[in-house]
Amino acid sequence: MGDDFIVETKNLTKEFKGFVAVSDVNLKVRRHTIHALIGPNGAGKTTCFNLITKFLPLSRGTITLNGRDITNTAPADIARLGMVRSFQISAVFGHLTALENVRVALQRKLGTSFQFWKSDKSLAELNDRAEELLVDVGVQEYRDIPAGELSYGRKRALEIATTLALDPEMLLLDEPMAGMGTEDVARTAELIKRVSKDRTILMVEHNLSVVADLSDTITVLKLGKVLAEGPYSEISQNPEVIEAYMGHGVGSHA
Ligand SMILES: Nc1ncnc2c1ncn2[C@@H]1O[C@H](COP(=O)(O)OP(=O)(O)OP(=O)(O)O)[C@@H](O)[C@H]1O
Repeated sequence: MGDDFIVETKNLTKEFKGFVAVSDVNLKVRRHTIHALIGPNGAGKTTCFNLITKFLPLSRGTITLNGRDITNTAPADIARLGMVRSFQISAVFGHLTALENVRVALQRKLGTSFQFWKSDKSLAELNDRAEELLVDVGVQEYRDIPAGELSYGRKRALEIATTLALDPEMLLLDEPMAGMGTEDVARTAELIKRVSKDRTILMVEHNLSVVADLSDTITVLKLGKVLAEGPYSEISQNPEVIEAYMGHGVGSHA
């Protein structure tokens, strides 16, 4: 019954004033896998992401999440259903410490019930959970440092922690490695691998060696259409994919 797939799109299409940015994209994201969307500039990757998370309205098509039609569901409800987009929903507050940032995210998840906040025990539990999340993403030693003072890579790790605070079943990562140096890329790749356990990850990423290393499945988009799909070993040998990248490196990581 298609239970294997957490997200499915059918004929996902987006037109901007007659220009078709995403055209009849049928995407199936298998549960508990890392799935990457790649393609040359302007291929429609970000637009696809925006459609799936409902940041943009569809021109045509349908989207299901866990078999439930979310084509007309509001973005905030999508997050409540367990699909969370990182680096957008979970902004980091620069003046708050790392720990406070995660605590705010946890509070958002729990709501602001007065009964809950009255109890010191609840607050202590919240702190414990926040510390755990900092450990999970490897920034526990910076817990009392204002987030604005953290390095770029650590800020992103913290952002992932604030996203994980929402306990998502599915995470969408929009170019998680953008602007990072080699060391941060390696650390973030490890982190993504770690948090993908028992979760599903869909990511747009330009760094092909990261994509090759992390992804179970890769969908290659070109001019708004799916050009190829499969594991890296397969798509990197696909002549159409190689041509689409024309010397940009696909195939050199197989
Ligand atoms: N709001 C918009 N209005 C008009 N055209 C748009 C809009 N958003 C995107 N496009 C166009 O749709 C196409 C796909 O853009 P999109 O940003 O989804 O590509 P991408 O694969 O994410 O590219 P990149 O790798 O450069 O980020 C591009 O030609 C872009 O110019």
